[in-house]
Parts: sequence; C-alpha cells; structure tokens
Amino acid sequence: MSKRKLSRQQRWRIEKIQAERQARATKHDVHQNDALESGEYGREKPGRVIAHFGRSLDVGGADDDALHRCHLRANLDSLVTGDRVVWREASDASGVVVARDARDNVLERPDARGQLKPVAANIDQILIVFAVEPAPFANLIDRYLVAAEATGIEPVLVLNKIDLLPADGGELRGLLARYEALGYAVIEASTRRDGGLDTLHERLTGRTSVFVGQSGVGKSSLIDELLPDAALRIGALSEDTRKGTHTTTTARLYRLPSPLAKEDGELIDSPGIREFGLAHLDERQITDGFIEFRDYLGRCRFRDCRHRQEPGCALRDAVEREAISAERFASYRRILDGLAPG
Ligand SMILES: Nc1nc2c(ncn2[C@@H]2O[C@H](COP(=O)(O)OP(=O)(O)OP(=O)(O)O)[C@@H](O)[C@H]2O)c(=O)[nH]1
Ligand SMILES: [Zn+2]
Repeated sequence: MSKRKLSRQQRWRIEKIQAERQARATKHDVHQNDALESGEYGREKPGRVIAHFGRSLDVGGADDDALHRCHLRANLDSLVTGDRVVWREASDASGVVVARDARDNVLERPDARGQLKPVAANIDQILIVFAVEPAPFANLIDRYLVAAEATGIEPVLVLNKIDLLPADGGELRGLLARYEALGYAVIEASTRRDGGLDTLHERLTGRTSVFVGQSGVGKSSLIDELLPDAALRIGALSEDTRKGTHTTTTARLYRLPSPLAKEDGELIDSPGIREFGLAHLDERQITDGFIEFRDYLGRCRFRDCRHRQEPGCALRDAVEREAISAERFASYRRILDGLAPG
C-alpha cells in the first residue's frame, strides 16, 4: 500500500523534474528546432520504442507495422524499449524522436558499476517462471515477488513443466496455493503437452509482459512456443538494426500472436531482463514487498520498529496469531539477513 503510493509520488516528481529540464533545454535547442520546423520532418505522431541502441532507436508507429530508425533530440534523456514517444518521420522513413510520454513504470537493472539503469518501460506484468524441475529453493519465490513489488509492476507466478508433476500434485502445488491465497495469480504451463500453454496465452493477451526466472526453468522454451515464427523475431527489427552489433543484448519488444484469436500480447525480452530479481533492495523495499505485511506496518509500538525483538510489534503479533504465515515471515528475515550490513 505505502510502497505503491510512494512510488507514484516519486514517479510524479521524476516526471516533473524531467518536464522542467526538457522545457529548459528546448529553449536552447533552437537550431535543431529550425530544421524540424523547416519541413524536413512530417507531423508529430505517437510511437513506441521497439529496440534501442545508444542514441538511435527503432520506433514502431501506431498506424502500420513498419519500423523506423530514429534519432533522439539532444535534449531528451535516454529512452528504453517500451517507451511511448512522439516522433516525426523524415522522407526516407527514418525519423526523430521529439518527446517521451510519462512512463507507467520502469524495469531497472544494475550496470557494471552497480548503478541502477532502466532497461524497459510500460510493462503490465512480470511473469516469474518456476519449474517442477529444477525445483525452486526455499524463499526464491519470495525474492522474486519482493523485487517485482518494488517496481510497481504486477507479478504473475508461472509454474512450468507441470508434465513432470507427480499425480497428487506434490508439494509445489500446495506452495503455490499459498501465493494464490495472498492474491497472486498463479498459472500452470507445459511446453510438452497439447494445450499446455492455453492459460498462459490467455494471460498474455492485451498485455505487455516480461519473463524472468532462474536458469533451466524453461523461459527459452516457452518463448519459442509463444513466438513460433523465427522470422517475426528477427524481422521485428529495422534493416539498420539487423546490421548492428548489439542485437543480442538489447531489450526488444515483440508482438505475441494469440492462437485464441483475440487481442495480441506484447513481450519485452533480453538476456538481462530474464535475470531480473537479483538486484539489490533495501530494508524498506523488502518490508513493503511482503504485501500481507502492509496492514500491520505503522502499527508497532515503536515508530522505528524493525520487527525483531521489540515489544508491541504488530507484525510479530500477526505471525503469532497466524494472520501472517510463519514461513513468509521467516523468509522475510532470511532475505534481510542476506543484505550487506550498512
Ligand atoms: N518436461 C518438460 N521439460 C521442459 C519444459 N519446458 C522446457 N523444458 C526443458 O527444460 C530445459 C531448460 O529449458 P530452457 O528453455 O533452456 O530454460 P531457460 O529458462 O531458458 O534456461 P536458461 O537459458 O539457462 O535461462 C530444456 O531441456 C527444455 O527442453 C516442459 O514444459 N516440460
Ligand atoms: Zn514491528
């Protein structure tokens, strides 16, 4: 509760600062503005960043499937895949991006120096993929959920390889039922069964998704099935981009055709995005990431309660009354214990 509210406020502040900076820079940017106004470029149109490479991008227009290699106005901060933009087309089908719309949300990852960098924006759901084999280690699901909650993007749990589940469902189904009880969507999938992806297709329809999860759970297999047309994957880039060298690492947006003949979905994918979840979080984000704690936060006797030994701790009381599961609370403690001191 507090987390989402806070991040909305933060987002609002960031957008405001950016708008001010943009307004300032626009004044100094008369030269390029003249070129734009001299008629070299067409009218302003909405578009979406499909892939980005430094200061140039592939932008998809709203009216057709074509992609346009675009450059950025000097006064624009960097854009990421998924950004909604305003762009103007040149006579050779290339273009220039002149503005970025406010982002609904952004997915960030630490760069080589540990600094958080945005990698994709405007995502509707993070599909956290698990498998019967390799089984998730204790509190792995919680780690992913906490990381997802910190972004404000809805997490969805996907249990893959259900063809390997024992007939009685085993422990995993019971575990996932606990998450369903918390309000999380849980989807079962198998790439080895007819119709094994029906529920997943349903969930992808009309939404922009990313897949994350540990190695070997079947992310590549799932995406191969969902995006069966290899040409669609490669062809989803402009001529210029295909010649480029960064094609394997940059995040790209794909259209996911739906065999259920409804609306298409969208997938944003890159090797970096698939590894999401390992980023550093602070104590506050971890606490806020356990959604069932939210009703109790702020109700402890001490305002700065860290929910350890303090008397009158509303969170530990709730665990004792079994209003909060002891496993989740233990998981919370373990995740905090894994934080570097300081
Ligand atoms: N039994 C079964 N095996 C599957 C299923 N989906 C994928 N696999 C197998 O699981 C193994 C790992 O699948 P990948 O798609 O490479 O997994 P990944 O998550 O992309 O792994 P990384 O590339 O290491 O991140 C492969 O041998 C797949 O054939 C499934 O639904 N059922
Ligand atoms: Zn407390």
